[in-house]
Amino acid sequence: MEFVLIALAILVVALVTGVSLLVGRGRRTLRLDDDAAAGTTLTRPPIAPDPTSGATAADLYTGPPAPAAPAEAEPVPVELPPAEPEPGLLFETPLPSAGRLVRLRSRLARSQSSLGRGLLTVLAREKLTEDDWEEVEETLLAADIGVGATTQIVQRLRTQSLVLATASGTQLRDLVVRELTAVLGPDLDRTLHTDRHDGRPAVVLVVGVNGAGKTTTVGKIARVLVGDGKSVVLGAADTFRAAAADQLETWGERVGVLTVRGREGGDPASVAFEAVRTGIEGEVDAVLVDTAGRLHTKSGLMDELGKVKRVVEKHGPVDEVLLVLDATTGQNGVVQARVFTEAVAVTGVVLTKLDGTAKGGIVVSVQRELGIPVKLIGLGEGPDDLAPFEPEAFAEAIVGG
Ligand SMILES: Nc1nc2c(ncn2[C@@H]2O[C@H](COP(=O)(O)OP(=O)(O)OP(=O)(O)O)[C@@H](O)[C@H]2O)c(=O)[nH]1
Repeated sequence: MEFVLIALAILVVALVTGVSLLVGRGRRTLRLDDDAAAGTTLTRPPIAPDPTSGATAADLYTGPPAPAAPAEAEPVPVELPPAEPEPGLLFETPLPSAGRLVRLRSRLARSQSSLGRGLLTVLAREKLTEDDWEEVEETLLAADIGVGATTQIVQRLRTQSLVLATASGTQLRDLVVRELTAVLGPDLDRTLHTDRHDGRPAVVLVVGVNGAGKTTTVGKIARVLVGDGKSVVLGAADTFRAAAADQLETWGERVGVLTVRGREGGDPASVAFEAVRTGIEGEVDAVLVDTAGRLHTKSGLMDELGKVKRVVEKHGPVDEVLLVLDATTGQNGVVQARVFTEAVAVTGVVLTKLDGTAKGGIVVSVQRELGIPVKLIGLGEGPDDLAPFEPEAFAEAIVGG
C-alpha cells in the first residue's frame, strides 16, 4: 500500500512538472506570436519584376500576416498563393552594378580637387624640397588617409624622386594612382555574399548609427541585386522608427521587392526572423535586414543587435554583416565603427556620402584601423548612387585627369 502511494505521488509530481513546462513553452510562443501577429505585415508590391529570376515579390504574398515562429520553435510554412499582377503598374529595372564606380567618378570631385590635384601640383615641381614633402604629407593627412598609409606613400614616392624629376604629366599621374591603389588594399576580398547557397538565401544584416544611410543603403543594395537579376526580401527590423520601415517599403516597392515589417516598438529580432523565414520559404536569393541605429543607450543598441543576429542565426549562418559609415564624420566614424565590430562580426563596410567630402582617404583609414574591407561606397542620394568599391578605379577617380 505504502509502495502504491509513493508511486502515485511520483506520478502526480511528474504530471505537474510536465504541464508547467508545456505552459512555459506555450507562453514564450504566445508572447512571440502575439508580438509579430500584432504588427508584422508583409507588404506585397503588386507585380513581380522578373518572373524568370526565382521567386518574385508577388509570389511571396502571404495574405494576412503570418504568425511569427518563436525563435525556438519549428517555423510555420508560409503559404504562397499564386501571384495576381495588377496591370498598369511598372517596376523600375535598375542597371547592373558593374562599372558603376567609373560612371560615378565625377561624384568624387571634392576629393579629386583637394587630394588628387593637391598631390599632383606639389609632385610636378621641378626639385622637391623638404617643405614640398611636408606639403605632400599634409595633403594626405588632410584627406584622412591616416598616419600609417601617409608615411608609406611618402616613403615610396621619395625613393622615386629621380623618376618624379623627369616624369611627364601622365607618368606622374600614373605613379600617384599606383601608390594610392597600393594603400587601398587591392588584394582584399570584397565579395558581397548575396548568392543563394546550400538551398537557402544569403542573409545580409545592415548595421550602423542612425543617419549614416543604412535604410538608403539597404534600398540601394536591393536595387543592385534586382538589377543583377536576383530576387530579394527586405526586413525592416528598425522598429524604433516607423518612418524607417515606410522608407524601406518604398524602396522595395519601386523595384518589386517584398518588405517584411513589424509594428513600431515591436521586437526587431522577431521581424528579422520573419523576414529570413519568408525568404527561405520563397526561395529568394537574398534577404536584406535593416536594423535600428538608435536606442536609449549604446550598450542597449549593441545588445539588441547581438540578439537580432543570434535569432536570425536560428535559420542558419548570417552571410554578411555590413556596417554603414558616413564618410563625412571622418575619424569619429572609425571610433563608432569599433563599437559595432565589438558587438557583431562585421564582414564589410559601406562608406556613404563620399560625394559630400574632400576626405576620400577615409577609405584607407577605415580599412586599416578596422581590418575590414570597404565593399560598397555611396556616391549620392540617387537610387543607383551606390557602387562596388574597386581600389584602382577609386584611385583613378580621386587623382582625376
Ligand atoms: N549625399 C549622400 N547622401 C546619402 C548617401 N547615402 C545616404 N544619404 C542620405 O543620408 C540621409 C540618411 O539616410 P538614411 O538611410 O535615412 O539613414 P539611416 O542610417 O537609415 O538613419 P535612421 O533611419 O535614422 O537610422 C538621407 O537623406 C539619405 O539620402 C550618399 O551616399 N550620399
